[in-house]
Amino acid sequence: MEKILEIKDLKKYYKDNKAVDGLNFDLYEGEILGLLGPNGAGKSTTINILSTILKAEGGTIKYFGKSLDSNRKYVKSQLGIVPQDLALYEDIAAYKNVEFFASLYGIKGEELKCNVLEALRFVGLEDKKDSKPKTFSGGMKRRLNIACAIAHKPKILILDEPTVGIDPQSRNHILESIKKLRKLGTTIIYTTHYMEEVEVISDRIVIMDKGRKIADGTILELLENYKNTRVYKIFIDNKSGQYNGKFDFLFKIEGIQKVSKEDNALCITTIKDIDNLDKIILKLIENKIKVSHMTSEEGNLEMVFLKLTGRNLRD
Ligand SMILES: Nc1ncnc2c1ncn2[C@@H]1O[C@H](COP(=O)(O)OP(=O)(O)OP(=O)(O)O)[C@@H](O)[C@H]1O
Repeated sequence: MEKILEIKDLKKYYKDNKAVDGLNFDLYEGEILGLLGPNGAGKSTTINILSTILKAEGGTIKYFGKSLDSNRKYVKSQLGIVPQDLALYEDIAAYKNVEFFASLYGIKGEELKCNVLEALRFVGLEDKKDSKPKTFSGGMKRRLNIACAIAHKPKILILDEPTVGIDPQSRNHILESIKKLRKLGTTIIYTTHYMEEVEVISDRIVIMDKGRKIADGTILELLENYKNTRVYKIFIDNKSGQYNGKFDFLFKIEGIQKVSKEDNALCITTIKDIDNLDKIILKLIENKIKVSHMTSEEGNLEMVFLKLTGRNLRD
């Protein structure tokens, strides 16, 4: 696959706040790259620099092998941007909104009409083309925002948290549309802080934290060290029995690799294929620890993030 975007040592500081701090990653033609990171990781700042809205303080960005700075106009024409904050005219019809954004790229006449209708159809809003966004639900507005970004048929589409605060149906619609766009040849950068979303749609994932890349790979690559892992989160009643905060007795059970305490829960990391839950529960009961409920998770990106940063993705 051809590299169509190369980011090296990108920096953007707001006084002492290193919003983007030496970021490196590449984008390959035809892929969906999930850019995952907690709130404040620097995702939007990165996206705003990539979409030429913000200027970086350091580093290089190359689109299609050429520096962004010397090819701004061409690059802009090849980009579709779905910003985090909705950019719509609430009082003009959906059709007119899309037409306005597409016309900024110099598209006219019959081509403009076809592209606008195609974009509206794509996001499932063709029958709402004459309605004003002010009458739309949050999810419909997000979908219209996407139509505005794709009507000029960009090579690269960059979406900044497009599913925040919307209903599950619109969320699924958006995720499905993105997969369809990729099939049609668009390369996509999708930023989110929802682990489940990147797991569902990304070919490759870059995880960011504190302005830097902390992991990069396919899901299988990122989960390589966790594929045999299961984590039981067992919620306990702190007041129960002779509980003294020590769990050494659990390590006598086959398969257990790690035990840590999180508020009122025990996080027990164990080898997935070893059936030891009954023994764990029995040992807890023997030690007079009262279990209220539990969850069980197989290796996931949350664990990768926790391992790399020492905290949860959504703290
Ligand atoms: N215009 C600004 N002025 C000052 N600080 C800013 C500005 N924009 C962003 N920041 C700070 O830069 C850091 C990165 O913010 P950014 O919005 O890029 O993160 P993010 O990963 O997109 O988070 P979110 O998911 O909350 O949007 C944060 O600490 C944020 O407060």
